[in-house]
Amino acid sequence: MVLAQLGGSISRAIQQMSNATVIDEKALNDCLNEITRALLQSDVQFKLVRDMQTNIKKIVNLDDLAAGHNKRKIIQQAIFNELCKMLDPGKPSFAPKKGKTNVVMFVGLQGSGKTTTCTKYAYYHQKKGWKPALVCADTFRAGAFDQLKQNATKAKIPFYGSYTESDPVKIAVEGVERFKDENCDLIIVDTSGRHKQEASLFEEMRQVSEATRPDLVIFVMDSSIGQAAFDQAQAFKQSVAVGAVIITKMDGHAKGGGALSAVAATKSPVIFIGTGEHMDEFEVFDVKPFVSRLLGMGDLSGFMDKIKEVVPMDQQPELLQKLSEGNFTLRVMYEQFQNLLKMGPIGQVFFGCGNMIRGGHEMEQVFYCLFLCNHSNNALDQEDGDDKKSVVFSMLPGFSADLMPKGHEKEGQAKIKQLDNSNPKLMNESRMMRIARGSGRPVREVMELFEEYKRIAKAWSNMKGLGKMAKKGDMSSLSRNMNAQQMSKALPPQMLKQFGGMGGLQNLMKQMGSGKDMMGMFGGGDK
Ligand SMILES: Nc1nc2c(ncn2[C@@H]2O[C@H](COP(=O)(O)OP(=O)(O)OP(=O)(O)O)[C@@H](O)[C@H]2O)c(=O)[nH]1
Repeated sequence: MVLAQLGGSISRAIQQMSNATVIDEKALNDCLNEITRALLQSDVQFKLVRDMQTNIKKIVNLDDLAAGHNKRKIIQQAIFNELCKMLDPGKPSFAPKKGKTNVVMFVGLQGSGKTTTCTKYAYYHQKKGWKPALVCADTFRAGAFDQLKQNATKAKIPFYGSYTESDPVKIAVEGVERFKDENCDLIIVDTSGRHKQEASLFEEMRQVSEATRPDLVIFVMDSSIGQAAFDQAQAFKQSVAVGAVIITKMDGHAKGGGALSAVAATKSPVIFIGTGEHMDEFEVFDVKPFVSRLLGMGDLSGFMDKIKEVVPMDQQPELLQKLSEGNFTLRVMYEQFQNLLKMGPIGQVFFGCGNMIRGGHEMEQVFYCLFLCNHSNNALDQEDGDDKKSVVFSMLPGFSADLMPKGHEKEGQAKIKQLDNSNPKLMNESRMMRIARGSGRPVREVMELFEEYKRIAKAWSNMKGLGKMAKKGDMSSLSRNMNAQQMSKALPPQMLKQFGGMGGLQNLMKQMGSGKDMMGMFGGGDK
């Protein structure tokens, strides 16, 4: 998504400012202008961007900052806070209560993804033990009921609608009543849309809302509508009591900045984003982790959650054994690479193997992540495990999502496969040439890959201690006893750099509250 590019541009602007010999008024202005340009290009409303710039300047008064202050950090924090403010209306949306009757009405223009999103929302809650039901009050678009019926049947969610009744209010009321009688706790009413904002649409929405008295009205907006987002969202808000926003199609080429505008227009939070056409391509939206990822500052807790979702339990003990013995072989590298590929859109997960192999240090981080994966003993939710999953690498500090070109996955896998059965000790020049000939790859690539392997293997020998402790199952002592210094020794150097060095790591450990979360990180959390 293009929002990732926005994040990249902002991070670069901050980085450029940091590289300046002195951070003075000019450096700050240049940085803010760059950020303004990036936000405007992403379709964020002009007024919002201007306000943000003014606020940051008010907060960061360079003259008042004593020489010892870390100006870069202060400016970065101010930018972070302002972006969060844009996305956070300051009050949470109504939270449905499990076991009670909750009526949630969906509104939005035709094609915004409303019907699809209703089902995603129902399915999301159903997986968490709710009893959702879907009501199709869209009598305007032919085929709307069939679409909802098809989606609901697939997800095994009860539904209500009619092929003959043309009054949406009547259907909505009947559906809500029926599902109240059936003790459903989340009754979702899908309403009709129009191609554009029309008086008839708003009138219909008002009537359905008055008749069903929803606890929450969710406005569904297509992320690709650009600068029109603010006005569209405001028009809906003026007609019905919009209490939350869901932005769809965040997987596409949308610039996505409209999401920020929609929040400002409705004064309601974004609660989910749609990231694809499938039922499970739906993510909870949290402001701080989102902005953090956008700016390449990472979201470790989200990252760990994702990891717990995707790593097969049965592959953990064996790898753990190998790693704890410092036994990082080419075979391990290959197998873990296979694992990555199974995780889903790998391009989202890691840079693209082509890049890693071309001599960056990213591979170390990949395997560090795998180390975390394989130390995570939390049971896999079987249902989730079957789904197509992805780990968003941007959750790791120091990475912004636009650093991940797609399309090199197969290439990287093929290269690693060439080395699969080779004993590193026997890997001399003539052997490498033979491998290159046999696999049709240039010798240079084979050599580079082998060098990469050696570097990772070396980094992994530092991890031995961690592995042993984890293997003994002594998670609590691991988390209690490991201080930032020990941790820094165990981390691959490049990873440590990405965390922001010792200082960054200390901060991170503090943030994570060294106890429970660190235990979770290494597999000792709640079972
Ligand atoms: N790529 C992608 N496609 C989506 C997403 N959400 C919905 N769609 C697609 O967008 C198209 C329109 O979705 P619908 O759910 O039919 O839209 P709607 O707003 O209900 O349309 P009306 O019922 O006519 O008002 C469908 O092809 C969906 O599969 C998403 O998050 N990503």
